Amino acid sequence: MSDSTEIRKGLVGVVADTTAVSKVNVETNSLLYRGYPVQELAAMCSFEEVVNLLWRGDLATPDELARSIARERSHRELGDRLMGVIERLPDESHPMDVVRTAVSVMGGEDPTAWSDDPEEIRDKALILIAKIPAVVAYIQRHRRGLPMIAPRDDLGYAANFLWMTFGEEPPEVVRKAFDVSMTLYAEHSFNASTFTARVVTSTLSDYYSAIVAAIGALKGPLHGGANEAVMRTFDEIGSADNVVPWLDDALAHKRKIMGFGHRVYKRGDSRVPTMKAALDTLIAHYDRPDIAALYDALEAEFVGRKGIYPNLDYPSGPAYHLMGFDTELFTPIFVASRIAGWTAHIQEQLAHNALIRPLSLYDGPAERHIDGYTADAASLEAATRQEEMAG
Ligand SMILES: CC(=O)SCCNC(=O)CCNC(=O)[C@H](O)C(C)(C)COP(=O)(O)OP(=O)(O)OC[C@H]1O[C@@H](n2cnc3c(N)ncnc32)[C@H](O)[C@@H]1OP(=O)(O)O
Ligand SMILES: O=C([O-])CC(=O)C(=O)O
Repeated sequence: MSDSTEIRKGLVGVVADTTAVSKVNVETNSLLYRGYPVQELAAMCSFEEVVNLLWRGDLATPDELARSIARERSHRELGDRLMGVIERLPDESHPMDVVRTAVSVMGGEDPTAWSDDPEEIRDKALILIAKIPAVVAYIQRHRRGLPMIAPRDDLGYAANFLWMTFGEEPPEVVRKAFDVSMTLYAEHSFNASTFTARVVTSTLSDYYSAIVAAIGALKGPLHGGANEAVMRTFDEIGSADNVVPWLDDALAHKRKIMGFGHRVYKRGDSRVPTMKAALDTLIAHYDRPDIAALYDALEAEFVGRKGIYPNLDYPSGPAYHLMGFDTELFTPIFVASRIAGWTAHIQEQLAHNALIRPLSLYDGPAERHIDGYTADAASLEAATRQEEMAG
């Protein structure tokens, strides 16, 4: 490798492998899960159906779907040990740390954590999908001094998630908006957290280790953590009439405007129109034109100045806020959904595995030596002989 070797910092533009899970097409600004446009899936399918599609490669038959739904519903309770560990974490722990720890505990409890059998991996994943809503709901209720609510196996995934968090059956408009967000967040090719899961899997480590690592990658504000950061930005700005002075100051201080920009999409994120439509239904339901005004004003001003467009985190942040989730819960909700995509990629990585290990070009100090050290041939020989005798 010479000094002229091309380095793609951040792996920008590098095609690392093939995938049959999803296709992000920037030319047509579209996203396909296993060939189906994500907008179509959001309109026509539940999150449970999308999970099965991502994992199996095709839409599940009614029998397959019914079995998967029944199994998910039967695993929604958190066991005593898991609850005990979560309860012992400090109250100030970030909810992402709690979720990451919860998955780690589930891995420790699973005697067959390692498996390369797709059926077994899907089963482990389904149990995670079933339990993460209880973890998220527990965190939010604990923060508010409220007791945990038992899951309801007569409710679908989205309705039960909201039931356990808020103790009320959600109005259909809220349930649908939440379900749509889960579908939109479920999968996005080789994003940083999915690639992390694939790197861990490529060493033949176990399923839970890959998910724990992926959660760590998702937490960062340049990735999944941006949905929380969007809401903090909204809180900071306060109202639409403060957008211009706020943005003047933020840009003068070279701040990143969270919820805008994307590594792959440069002319807008394929998922934003669908999530914005869901947000609009929530704004109408909760009668919050102030949020719509702030959203539109920041988008118009920032896009106008920089030509950088909103990503999915921009509409989903205020949507989760309107539903009543604490801001710190937004990225854990993203986890609950993205487990679907991570799992599909873990299966795919195992099916065609090659250890992921790129090269680097060294640019540290030239070779140098510690003062007083003389590496003459005789002393090296003596050291080698001593080692041989000891060994
Ligand atoms: C679900 C998801 O994970 S979507 C991503 C969520 N993340 C965010 O919303 C965080 C805010 N956005 C960003 O930080 C970036 O747009 C990223 C990390 C998402 C993509 O970054 P990259 O592909 O590396 O683009 P990059 O950072 O090189 O951007 C190019 C230029 O646009 C600027 N830029 C990009 N996004 C933003 C932004 N949100 N605010 C201000 N400037 C931005 C960069 O500073 C850079 O400017 P420069 O050329 O003067 O240095
Ligand atoms: O693809 C990316 O880099 C980030 C993203 O939008 C996602 O993971 O949903």
